[in-house]
Amino acid sequence: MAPYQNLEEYNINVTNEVKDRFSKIIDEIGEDVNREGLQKTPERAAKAMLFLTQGYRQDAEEILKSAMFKEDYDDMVIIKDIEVYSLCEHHMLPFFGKAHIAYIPNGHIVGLSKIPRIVDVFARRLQVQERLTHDILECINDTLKPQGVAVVIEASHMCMMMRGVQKQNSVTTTSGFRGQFEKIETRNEFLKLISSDLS
Ligand SMILES: Nc1nc2c(ncn2[C@@H]2O[C@H](COP(=O)(O)OP(=O)(O)OP(=O)(O)O)[C@@H](O)[C@H]2O)c(=O)[nH]1
Ligand SMILES: [Zn+2]
Repeated sequence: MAPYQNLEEYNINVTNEVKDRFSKIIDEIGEDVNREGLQKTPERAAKAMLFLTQGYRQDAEEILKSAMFKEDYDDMVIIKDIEVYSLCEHHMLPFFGKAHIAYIPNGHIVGLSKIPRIVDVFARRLQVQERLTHDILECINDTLKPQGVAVVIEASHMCMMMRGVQKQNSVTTTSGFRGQFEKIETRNEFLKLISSDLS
């Protein structure tokens, strides 16, 4: 990729390059890129693709560090049902679902919104669900250095629904556990809490 002076220049140049390639794809699949409905499509698709992959240009560690607060609370903190939208790296089709994340503080808590924010940073890249799960897990573990961290993701993959094996109802679950969550009782408490509906 060419070196750019600043983010604005980068965005304009990359959007134009991706736009030209989408234009070529539309032409290659036998469509008329000049017909009214498609005229602005390459640009729209380029902007959408850059949005969906903006995680490459974001720093998850910085996001967590920007809101870490000293606090003695040392019980489990769970943020569940975080919407996840990502692109599978094999077909560049969406996979989507929910993430459930917990940590046990070790002197510091983190601003709650920062957890879904880092989920988005890693999800907005070309991913496999397993790596997405571990990226989130390791980032929280290395940055917050909690007593333990747990990540569970449940997702449906469009590449298995719209094409390929064409299974509409299968859900893939991935999980990762570090520190205290490697102990079966702590892990079970977390799994019980994310499957309960307290409302
Ligand atoms: N482990 C894992 N596999 C994934 C994920 N997303 C998509 N895949 C799989 O990646 C595999 C790619 O397999 P290939 O045989 O190279 O591709 P393909 O011919 O398009 O495979 P089919 O989808 O079976 O038609 C498929 O089995 C997909 O279901 C993911 O997040 N994790
Ligand atoms: Zn896929």
